Amino acid sequence: MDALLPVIKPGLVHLPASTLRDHALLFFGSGRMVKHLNPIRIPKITNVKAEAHKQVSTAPIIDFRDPDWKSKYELDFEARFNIPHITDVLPDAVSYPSTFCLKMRTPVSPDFAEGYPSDEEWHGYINNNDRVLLKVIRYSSPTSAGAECIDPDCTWLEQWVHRAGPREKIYFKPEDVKAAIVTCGGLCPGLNDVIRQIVITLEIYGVKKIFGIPFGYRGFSDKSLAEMPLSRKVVQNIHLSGGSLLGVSRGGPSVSDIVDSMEKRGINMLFVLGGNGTHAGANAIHEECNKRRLKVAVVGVPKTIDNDILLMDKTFGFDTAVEEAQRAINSAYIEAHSAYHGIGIVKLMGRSSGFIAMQASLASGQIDICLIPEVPFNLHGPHGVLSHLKYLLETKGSAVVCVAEGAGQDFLEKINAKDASGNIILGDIGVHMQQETKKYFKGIGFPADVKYIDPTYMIRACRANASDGILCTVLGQNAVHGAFAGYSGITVGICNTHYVYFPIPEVIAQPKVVDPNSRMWHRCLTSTGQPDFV
Ligand SMILES: Nc1ncnc2c1ncn2[C@@H]1O[C@H](COP(=O)(O)OP(=O)(O)O)[C@@H](O)[C@H]1O
Ligand SMILES: O=P(O)(O)OC[C@H]1O[C@](O)(COP(=O)(O)O)[C@@H](O)[C@@H]1O
Ligand SMILES: [Mg+2]
Repeated sequence: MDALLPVIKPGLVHLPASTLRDHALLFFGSGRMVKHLNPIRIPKITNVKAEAHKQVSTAPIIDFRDPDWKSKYELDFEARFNIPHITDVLPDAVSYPSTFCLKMRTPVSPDFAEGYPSDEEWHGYINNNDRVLLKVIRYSSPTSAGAECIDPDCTWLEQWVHRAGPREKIYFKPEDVKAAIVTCGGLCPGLNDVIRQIVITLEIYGVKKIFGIPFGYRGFSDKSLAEMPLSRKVVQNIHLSGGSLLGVSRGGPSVSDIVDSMEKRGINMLFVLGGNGTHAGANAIHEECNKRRLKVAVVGVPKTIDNDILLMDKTFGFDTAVEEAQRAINSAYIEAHSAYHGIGIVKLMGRSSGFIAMQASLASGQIDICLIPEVPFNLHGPHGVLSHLKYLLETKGSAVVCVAEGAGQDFLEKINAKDASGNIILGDIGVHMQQETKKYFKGIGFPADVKYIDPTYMIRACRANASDGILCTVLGQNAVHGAFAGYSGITVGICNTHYVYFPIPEVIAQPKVVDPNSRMWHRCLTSTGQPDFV
């Protein structure tokens, strides 16, 4: 399907910002865009779902006739990725020398009358002008696999984002800080690791008042839920188990009620652990604080097992989920392989993004068919999944299918319901596939032994593996550094193996999805050997 890019005036192309930076593969056809007088079509954007989301974010205007369009684009990018600071609304906010110094773990003076002691020799701080490159591949042609091009020549554009880490100047005196941590949405391996590291780092800065808000945003309004005092002692071993020490929830009070509650409690640093929805809330809280001219730092740490947050290499918990999924896939494989004409079906999480299913299939090497929300497929018909399953039984004797929960929703009756956060409640594609598979083979009188495994909540509830443990630790530390540096309305992430701060709106403009034209999806197809089911 073609995507339409409206021309504002001849030669002036209005591109959704996210089109410029995300995973869709853009082919610009022949000739330069500036020659078109009619709306420009960019063929071959196969991810229609992703494109639909893309209309929401800000839309820079690029005039490719302008010889300076490249530098203008880069400047515009710099502005978009500027990270909000409390001095934007409170220009008189005072800074102090940082109390975070590894050679001096606790502040020596209780009242800091002479300012905070710091170690001049310690080169452990990040300069505010340090930047990390967001995109590191220089594509020579729009036809290169996975190419993300802005113009037909695929011009190299520098897209810099802010480097995360401790700053030499801080905007909060530790003794004036009341910090709160809240975890929202569904569970995700590593939540406790992040909570633990935020608490430990806050204590290193010298903060004494640290609290957990129980059960997500609900904890701000539910009078029966008391704040949970946190300290290194409380959090020391919490990373040894999954879940969240603080509890999670969906839905909850309005943003203005949350900020009222924060004001009442005297919270001036808020660490928000959650996904797209939570971050939308965090950004709204940050904006409400700005409106009320409150000196508050709101910092997010992206939590999503689905890995559906834009611009980062990955989110914490994702690696663990992929690893844990191996157990389910292997069991399905053993069952299928040991049965006469055995078929194993495994459903994995992924509401709108098939990252877990794709990576878990790739990692296992045991999957014959991987189905994700981003790639349409037919179940029935000569090119459908079911007839391929028959072929696999005939040729291999068994087959294993991995299906993401958001895949094939068109086959299911719409539930027309939403959860407390407003997320659409999906039909169960795993159960549907199990039933359809059984029905199909019975119908054609071909023996098949179908086993279905749904490990979704088991995967989500487990503790983080070692690589996620490290990621959580660094993200948690950087969240605290960002708050002390006076940034607010930001979130932390890993980008090309470096740690960065992003302005929240840029990472939640739409869910990150698997690009069906990406090398990774092609690798997955190479591994499964599956055909197109269309
Ligand atoms: N657009 C929004 N503005 C403010 N709060 C939101 C928004 N979307 C979701 N939330 C709140 O964020 C929390 C978590 O959202 P949810 O979608 O359940 O999980 P996740 O953050 O993992 O995507 C819920 O308490 C929900 O009410
Ligand atoms: O049953 P629950 O708790 O609503 O969670 C189900 C959802 O949780 C997820 O794992 C993650 O969703 P969130 O990132 O919104 O927490 C989705 O894949 C899944 O649809
Ligand atoms: Mg979500």
